[in-house]
Amino acid sequence: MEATDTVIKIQNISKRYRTVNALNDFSLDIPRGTIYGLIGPNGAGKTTLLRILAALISPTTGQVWFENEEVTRSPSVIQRKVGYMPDFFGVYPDLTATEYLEFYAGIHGIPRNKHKRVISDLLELVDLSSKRDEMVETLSRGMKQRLCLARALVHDPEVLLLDEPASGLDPRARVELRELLRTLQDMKKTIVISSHILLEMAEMCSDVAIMQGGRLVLAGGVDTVTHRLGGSRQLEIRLLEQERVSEAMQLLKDMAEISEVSNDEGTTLLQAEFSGDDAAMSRILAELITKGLPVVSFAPRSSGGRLEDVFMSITEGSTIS
Ligand SMILES: Nc1ncnc2c1ncn2[C@@H]1O[C@H](COP(=O)(O)OP(=O)(O)OP(=O)(O)O)[C@@H](O)[C@H]1O
Repeated sequence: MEATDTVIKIQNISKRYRTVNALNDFSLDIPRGTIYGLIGPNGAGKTTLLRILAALISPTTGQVWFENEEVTRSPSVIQRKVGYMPDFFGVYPDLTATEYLEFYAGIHGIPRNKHKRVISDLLELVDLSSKRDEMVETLSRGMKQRLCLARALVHDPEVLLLDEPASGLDPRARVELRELLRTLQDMKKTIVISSHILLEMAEMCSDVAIMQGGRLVLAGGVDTVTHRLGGSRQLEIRLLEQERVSEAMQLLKDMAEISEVSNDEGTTLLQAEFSGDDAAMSRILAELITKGLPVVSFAPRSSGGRLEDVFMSITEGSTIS
């Protein structure tokens, strides 16, 4: 993926509702093929931004470019290119999952003779084929969420805009959502999702923008942003032989990006506090291998609590420049 291949360019937009400035001089480039997380506390302006990107409302000032189209000049063109999932479910008490998607296929002008195929493919994609004839109201929250996602995909948009898609989901449903987003990314979609939970986004996204009070605080790749926030991750390294554990511990302790190394007596598992980017991580692995240490596994784990604390403190007001 080209770093410069921007699909959405947001230029200095502000949005004022009567007395509230929901967005203030907000600029951001969204690269094609990313899963881009908009993170911020309630009222940060995430929904407002997504609705502007979906061409449902216009910014008070500033512009949004979708490839070569300016969103407010050609809203219907943009609406064909984006699929928007709001943060609430509509109420359709008397529709089955299939009927629900048929309704939206009709709205998007999908020819009738294609409905069956499109809907069956979508239900399969979101793993709801077995629920095709169930009433929407009887589905679980996670299933409703996936059905809404299928609805946002009905016209095969290039970009998906999902407002708080993980909210209220249990851990299993969140994992399923994450897998579904990865599948969509493999299908070359660009996905923008919002959340007020940083960790949820760090798991799901390739890039994140942190928002506060309608302004951009910090944006970039997940690793870069978490690094700049001062968050550390834990590296779990398993060796083949216990005899080499102390040698590996010493080597790790001497590395700039590692602050602490521990090992439970009698095991071959090392845990190291790591604050660096992916390039630093790959250098560490290379160093271990070069020294002939028998590495069986090498895995980063997000050490979430601390990261969330830093996020809470920065979204209380200040901007990182
Ligand atoms: N239609 C509206 N009329 C007036 N004020 C609004 C309107 N929509 C949003 N706001 C205000 O704009 C600000 C940003 O709201 P927005 O919904 O975009 O934030 P958010 O980050 O999505 O928050 P949440 O996570 O609570 O949905 C808030 O202060 C909100 O009260």
